[in-house]
Amino acid sequence: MKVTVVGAGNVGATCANCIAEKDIVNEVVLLDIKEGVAEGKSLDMWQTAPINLYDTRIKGVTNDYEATNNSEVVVITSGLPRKPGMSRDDLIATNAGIVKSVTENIIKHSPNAKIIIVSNPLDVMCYCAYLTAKIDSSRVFGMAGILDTARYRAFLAEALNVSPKDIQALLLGGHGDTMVPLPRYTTVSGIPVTDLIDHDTLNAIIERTKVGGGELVKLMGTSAWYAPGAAAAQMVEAIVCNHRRIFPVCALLNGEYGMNNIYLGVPVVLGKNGIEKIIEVKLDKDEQELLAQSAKAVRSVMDVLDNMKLF
Ligand SMILES: NC(=O)C1=CN([C@@H]2O[C@H](COP(=O)(O)OP(=O)(O)OC[C@H]3O[C@@H](n4cnc5c(N)ncnc54)[C@H](O)[C@@H]3O)[C@@H](O)[C@H]2O)C=CC1
Ligand SMILES: O=C([O-])CC(=O)C(=O)O
Repeated sequence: MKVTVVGAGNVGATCANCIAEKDIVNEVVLLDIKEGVAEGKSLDMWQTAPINLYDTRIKGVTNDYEATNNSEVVVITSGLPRKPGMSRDDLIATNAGIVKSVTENIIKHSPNAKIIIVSNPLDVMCYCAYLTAKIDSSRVFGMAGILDTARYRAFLAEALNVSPKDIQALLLGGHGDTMVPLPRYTTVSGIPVTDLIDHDTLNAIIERTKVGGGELVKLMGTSAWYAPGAAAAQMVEAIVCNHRRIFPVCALLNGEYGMNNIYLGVPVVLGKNGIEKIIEVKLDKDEQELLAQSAKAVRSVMDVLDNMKLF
């Protein structure tokens, strides 16, 4: 089984490395437009195989889509990351064209692939790939919720001084500062988090989570890659192993949560066919309002895509 990762930058290379280390597929193809970069990084990764003990072959290529033929899953990370002072939405002018052309090539060479988008602005880049690929939306979706909940869970683990493994959480909405963490659906080994932490501390963690990407951009001058790469690799694993894991994933809504024709983060069952099912959780009035605000923010970026007249 073959998986392709497009973009051999920070996120793409990390993702390819995480997939290889899981030892769940025969081959990972890493593709970039920069001559030699994917080849070099792949060779370096492959030389960790005798140390980290895996068999997955990693092949780096420069814009050679033949090498990606018949991939089961393709992760698209190509595109600019933001710099301090930018919002993710500022990336649309460059990244929409990149995501469109990459998706065209991918679908030509792997017509049955499941496509995971990582490039920002995430929700609208998913929509852009969906319009390009012209395949069922169960096969075009985006990575953000696993990352955003991982940040939330990591902050909670620190505050509670417990293992991050025991924190379960759910988050809805767009991958922007309007994302909607759901304390009502956050538990620590089954115990409601609200029983374990005071209101102000929990609120501060929620606010920090919402701008978690920006915190890292400020620190590093570019955006994060370890957790994003690991999160995308976890989605690949759920698909290729048909685990049917329930993850927050950026999915096309058609009626779910009362919304239509918009990509937003929602819990889904992820398995061999991609999105096997979208799960609708019950929301109270406040949560519904927050989700509506998040959708409004995503729609305004969809309007920008529309005005670019790429479709
Ligand atoms: N969804 C999420 O939660 C996250 C999304 N991101 C997004 O992921 C994207 C990648 O971030 P980084 O890896 O940090 O950036 P990076 O700059 O390190 O890597 C991007 C790579 O894409 C390549 N590329 C550009 N155009 C291409 C094309 N047409 N075909 C193939 N490769 C091409 C570049 O040569 C570069 O190597 C950004 O848009 C960033 O905002 C980053 C972190 C989390
Ligand atoms: O913040 C960014 O630009 C990259 C990203 O989406 C994240 O790390 O959440």
